[in-house]
Amino acid sequence: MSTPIVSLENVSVTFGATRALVDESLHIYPGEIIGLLGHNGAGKSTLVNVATGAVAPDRGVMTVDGHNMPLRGRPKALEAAGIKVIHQEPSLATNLRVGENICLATPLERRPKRERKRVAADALASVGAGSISLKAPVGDLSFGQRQLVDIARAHATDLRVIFLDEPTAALGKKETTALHGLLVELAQSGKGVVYVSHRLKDVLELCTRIVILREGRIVMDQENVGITAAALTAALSPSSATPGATHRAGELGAIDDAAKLMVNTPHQTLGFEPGKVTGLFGMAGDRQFDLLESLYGLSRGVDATLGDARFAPSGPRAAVRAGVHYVSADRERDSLIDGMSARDNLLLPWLKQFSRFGVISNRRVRRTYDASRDELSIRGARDIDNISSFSGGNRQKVVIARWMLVSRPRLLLLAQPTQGVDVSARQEIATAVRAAASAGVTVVVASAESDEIDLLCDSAYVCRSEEWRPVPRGVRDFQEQLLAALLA
Ligand SMILES: Nc1ncnc2c1ncn2[C@@H]1O[C@H](COP(=O)(O)OP(=O)(O)OP(=O)(O)O)[C@@H](O)[C@H]1O
Repeated sequence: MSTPIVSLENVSVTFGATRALVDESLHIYPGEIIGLLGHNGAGKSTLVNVATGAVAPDRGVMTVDGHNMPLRGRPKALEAAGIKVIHQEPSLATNLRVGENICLATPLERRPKRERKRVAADALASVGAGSISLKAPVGDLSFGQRQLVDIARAHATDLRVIFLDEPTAALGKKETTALHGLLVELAQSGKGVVYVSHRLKDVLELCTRIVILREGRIVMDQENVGITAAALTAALSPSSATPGATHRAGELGAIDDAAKLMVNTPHQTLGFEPGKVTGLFGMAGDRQFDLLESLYGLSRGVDATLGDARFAPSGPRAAVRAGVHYVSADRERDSLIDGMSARDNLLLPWLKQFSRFGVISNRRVRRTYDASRDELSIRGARDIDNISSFSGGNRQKVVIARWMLVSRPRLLLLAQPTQGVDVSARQEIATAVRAAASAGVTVVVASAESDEIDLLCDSAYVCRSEEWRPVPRGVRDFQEQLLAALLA
């Protein structure tokens, strides 16, 4: 066998009392696409962070092309050696343009302008994002587009091994397929690829080797030959829930029409019933996400009624006052405050309700946090620890719990609520969504993923150019019907 490009040997990382990695080793060979799997908090990001220099391990050895790398202060040296990482949240300067971002802090910065432009345009085209303008301010791009720019940035300069931490969480089917094609090309040209994902089907289709972490330990490391989804599920956690458990119709409690939502679009009126979960399905970048934003007052011009009254919130504060809660697709950017505890992040909009005469009731706060933690299985550090010490999936659960569990809304707007969370967390979120609907909440889920709409929704509107096509959950396979309506 050839020499590994990167070797990590006997690596251990602890954070306080948490053993995030326990004496583990991983060798990455040219031409491999390694699927790195594990439940939220299993240690995947920690392993990626050690390999890319963001976390210094307590113990262990790392070599690149057989040469020892120091364990501390290495991110620049590793990037120069072609070891790149694409995080769940794109690491781009939102105030700069696309072209500037691709060249930022790379050797390209020292090249003539014309060459920078050419390399940046080629890099965008190579990740299937040639339609994004080099001049576009990154802050104006959608989450999925920013992620593609980030990948283009890694691709623009010398690349040996690329780590991708949940790269497709916010991408639609078309972009995901294009990205997978690109990763196969990279591997065929001798690069190493490490692909962190919760999507077992993607990993089985794409990866050449599968590595599973559980509680900081590698519990499976196998070539991807003859492995089934069932075997992966069992290896992930012997007690885990079955993925993609079937949809359950709601058992309705007392339903009240005050939560009924009607939205007038130029061509039709869309109706959203209390007690039901209705999907808005389309490609990434389609209008399903814009519609949610306008219902939350983030953009003007929605023509809607909620209950009996006209509904046109002037901003998020007015929307929340009207009982409208929103979980955005980019939860890290829009919702979490780094430096604050998980508990304060959970309760942020509701803190007033927990105080009497200006004094916060710690007992009630703790009880509320504990209830949310148990309902969505938020795992990791303590409630009083900084939100940044929680894993990505657990941070997402904190945002979802904030808007779904702490205070019950009238209208609940969810943008890709199960993206980036593991198989059992998907089920927990699905159960919580169903419970909200059963209590009479109107729930609207926007997604570019047909399996997410299938998991959560009773019916859906499918976005097709200017029109929305209603797709009821019928006798035929729901996902097939959604895709047929999208492509018809
Ligand atoms: N900076 C930190 N401080 C304290 N604990 C941390 C820190 N970073 C990670 N941890 C803990 O280490 C463990 C592993 O976290 P890690 O982020 O590697 O998990 P993960 O497998 O990537 O999870 P996810 O799928 O949710 O992103 C978790 O228990 C997490 O709470």
